[in-house]
Amino acid sequence: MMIIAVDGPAASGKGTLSKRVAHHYALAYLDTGSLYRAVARDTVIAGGDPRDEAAAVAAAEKLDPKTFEDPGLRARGVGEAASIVAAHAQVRAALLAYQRAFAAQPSGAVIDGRDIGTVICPNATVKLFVTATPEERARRRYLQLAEGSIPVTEDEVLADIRKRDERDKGREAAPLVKAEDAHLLDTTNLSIDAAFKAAIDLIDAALGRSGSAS
Ligand SMILES: Nc1ncnc2c1ncn2[C@@H]1O[C@H](COP(=O)(O)OP(=O)(O)OP(=O)(O)O)[C@@H](O)[C@H]1O
Ligand SMILES: Nc1ccn([C@@H]2O[C@H](COP(=O)(O)O)[C@@H](O)[C@H]2O)c(=O)n1
Repeated sequence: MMIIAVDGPAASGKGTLSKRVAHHYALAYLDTGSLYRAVARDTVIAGGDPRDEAAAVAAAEKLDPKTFEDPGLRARGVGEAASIVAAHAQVRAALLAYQRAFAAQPSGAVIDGRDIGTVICPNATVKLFVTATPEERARRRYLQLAEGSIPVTEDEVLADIRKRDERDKGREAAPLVKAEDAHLLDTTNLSIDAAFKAAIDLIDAALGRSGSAS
């Protein structure tokens, strides 16, 4: 069973890349950021504060996977609230079984997030750590938000990204860090197609196959 673990900071392009990689190898795909975003959304809907671990754990224990595609999860403030609930160790513990079960499906899987190569799937077949400079990530996220007519400046997006990077890297529970055996993929100067080709080359090399990106 093939498991590809993809980690990296916000707006590095790991979701875009992971979906294409999953399609290329006919693997199932899970964006684990959606789980933390959904916990943040449900905590607030229930009248709780994302900083309150008990309130966030209550939401995590009732999570409904059918809501992971909710477009509201992509709203600007939800990423910030998600990184607050994600810092609670008990929230992470409540989401562990779902992610491990997804990874264990017989068809294999591509899973992206922050701790996939380090905590969720330490024995993944191949691990990628996808990154780009904060400025390039802010530019990409700004364009994405502008497309959805969300009124925000690029400087505000950069400030959001820096704050989230700091929280995700600095927390005690499963901080964002490259697994020692992950392949680093810096997409700062790569188009989406070039990043996909670089990923397939890395994965095929790790699998002992010759390149097959198209
Ligand atoms: N290599 C690239 N070059 C230019 N734009 C890119 C590249 N990769 C992704 N993008 C664009 O950047 C935006 C963010 O990409 P994506 O959502 O895949 O990032 P992400 O790392 O999954 O973000 P998040 O952590 O918030 O889930 C999207 O609009 C996507 O189309
Ligand atoms: N495995 C993961 C995935 C996500 N998080 C936290 O959720 C926030 C939102 O994630 P996106 O990928 O949708 O940007 C993120 O900032 C992390 O705090 C996580 O901790 N672990």
